[in-house]
Amino acid sequence: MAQSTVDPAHPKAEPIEREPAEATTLHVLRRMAVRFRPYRWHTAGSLLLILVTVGLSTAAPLLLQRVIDDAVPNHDTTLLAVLCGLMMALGLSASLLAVAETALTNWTGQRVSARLRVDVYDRARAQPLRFYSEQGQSQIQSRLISDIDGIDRFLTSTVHQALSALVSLVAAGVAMVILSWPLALVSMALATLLSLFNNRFAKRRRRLFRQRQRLLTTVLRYVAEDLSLSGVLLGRTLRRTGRQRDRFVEVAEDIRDVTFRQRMAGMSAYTVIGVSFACVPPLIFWAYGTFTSAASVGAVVVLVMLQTRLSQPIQSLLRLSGSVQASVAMFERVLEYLDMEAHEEDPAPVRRRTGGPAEVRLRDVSCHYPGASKPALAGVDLDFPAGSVTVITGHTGSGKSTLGLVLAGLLSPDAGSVRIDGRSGRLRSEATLIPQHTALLHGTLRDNLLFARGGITQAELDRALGTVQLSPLIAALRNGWDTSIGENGLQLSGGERQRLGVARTLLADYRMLIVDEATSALDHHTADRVNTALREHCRDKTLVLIAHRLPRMEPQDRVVVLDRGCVAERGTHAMLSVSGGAYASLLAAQHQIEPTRPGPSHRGPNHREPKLPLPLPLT
Ligand SMILES: Nc1ncnc2c1ncn2[C@@H]1O[C@H](COP(=O)(O)OP(=O)(O)OP(=O)(O)O)[C@@H](O)[C@H]1O
Repeated sequence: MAQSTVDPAHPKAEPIEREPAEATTLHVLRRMAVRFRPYRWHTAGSLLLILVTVGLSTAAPLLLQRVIDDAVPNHDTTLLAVLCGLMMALGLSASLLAVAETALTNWTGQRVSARLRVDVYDRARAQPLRFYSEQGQSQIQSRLISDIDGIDRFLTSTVHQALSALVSLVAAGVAMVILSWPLALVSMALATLLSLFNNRFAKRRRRLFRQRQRLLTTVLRYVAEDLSLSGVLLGRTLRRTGRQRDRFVEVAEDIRDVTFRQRMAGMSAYTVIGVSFACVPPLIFWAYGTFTSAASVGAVVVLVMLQTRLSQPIQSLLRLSGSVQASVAMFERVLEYLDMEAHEEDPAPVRRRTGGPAEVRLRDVSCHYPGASKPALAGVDLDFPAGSVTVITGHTGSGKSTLGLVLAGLLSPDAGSVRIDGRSGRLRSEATLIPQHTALLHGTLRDNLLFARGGITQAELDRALGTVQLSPLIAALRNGWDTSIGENGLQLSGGERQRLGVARTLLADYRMLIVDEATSALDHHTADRVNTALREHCRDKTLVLIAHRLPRMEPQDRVVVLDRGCVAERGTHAMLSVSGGAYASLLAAQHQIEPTRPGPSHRGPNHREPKLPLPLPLT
């Protein structure tokens, strides 16, 4: 395997995945068999068709024997015609039944694997947020795509081959026991010995297969990182495309080596098995020639033929055990996901909200990310009265986004209580969050906005886009609303992406809106206009603005300053801006960086600005 120095920026393949304790093959197969329970009659039908098809192909040589022994020597043309007709009918029936069996097996197998894919998707979707940051997309993708594809092949092809081989084995075994039980015994003993030997290699192949799947996951990760627009920019701007290529070559070589070892582990076993069975016919000739002077040539030929008929399914079963081990490795990876507890269930879809703004209370809330040395939030007590506007600010890493996630019901605190309208547990269906990084769908502008909820009208779309100042964009596009925006909106500017994300959330149903730095990519002027429109839009909602760069403030706006996960200051803007504390310092610092931004108040023509000793309009 290729050796390389470790680059901290590019750790070796998938360090996150732990090697799980290996379950027994039988246990894993039994768990997968349970998934066939709803299709037990279809599975029984497939089995029956296999039995009949194999039975028909076993009958063909018997007819041939009658042709050779009776019809041809006795010049019995009628018998010859009947036998040949029967042979053709058998061949035709066997082919038709094989088609029916393939259709039924695939019908069942596809349903089982589709259900499995959906179950894995659902289970992956129901995990707490840290699962996605720990696992990474490639881990999830490889399970949903390559592992389930492998399982699908197993269910539709390997199982079919194994069952056919098993039925042929039983048929040939019965015939051989009738004709020569000692030879049947010798063949079975040899098969048992070889399967024990094969088992040793099977375990090794399974381990190597798991290793290969992990490396393929790494390929997925590298492709996503290096061959995405951001990855290409990263490589080119830092002139590290060579390093990106090196690590890809490294993992490609690792896959080459592991695959080679996996295949050779199989080959060694197959060679021993093949040689062992090849030795049996000469041994039979030798034994009969040496010890049984009365043996006829015909008897020896029949026994050798039977032995071959018996050895073929045994060999294919032993060979198939390699595919079974690979499939078991994939089953195990999929079962790891299915065995995860479902933490997050989607709240029931809600109709348009009429409940008015939400009131939220946090008491002694603490959050500690796994592996972090300090809590992200520690003993936070906060009130968000119904209809209030609260700005959460603080230095970078002070816990603002974490608090936003808690308020949106996306992160469960380790301690403390979060209550909405005096009750707990309904935040996910009442509050919504516009996150720092907008996620957009690979579709059109319209697709992205319609995702917010069902039944959105064109007038609502126009209004939402107007609110975020994006109407001119639509007007300038040849395909207007039906313009494709590329993967994650990469055909839009950063500011356009953010505003599209905001517009989409505005179309959703909620009673509390948390906006986490959603205008950070906009120029001051546009950010002001979007923030003003946001406030206007949220008049009948509770609004929380998480902001590093403070937006235009109202005197009565509530302010929370976080510092290292704790509430350092709280109060109204009017109060804190003159108190000489942390908030006042933040204001002063921002004031130095940004010159005063004049602008109209969003409160409309009848609104009178209170006379306060404030640095208003605030920037
Ligand atoms: N998924 C995570 N796993 C571990 N630690 C995390 C995770 N997310 C955040 N943290 C840590 O928690 C602390 C608070 O992070 P948070 O993102 O809430 O801060 P923030 O105030 O929003 O920062 P910023 O202004 O830079 O966005 C930080 O020390 C951060 O490193």
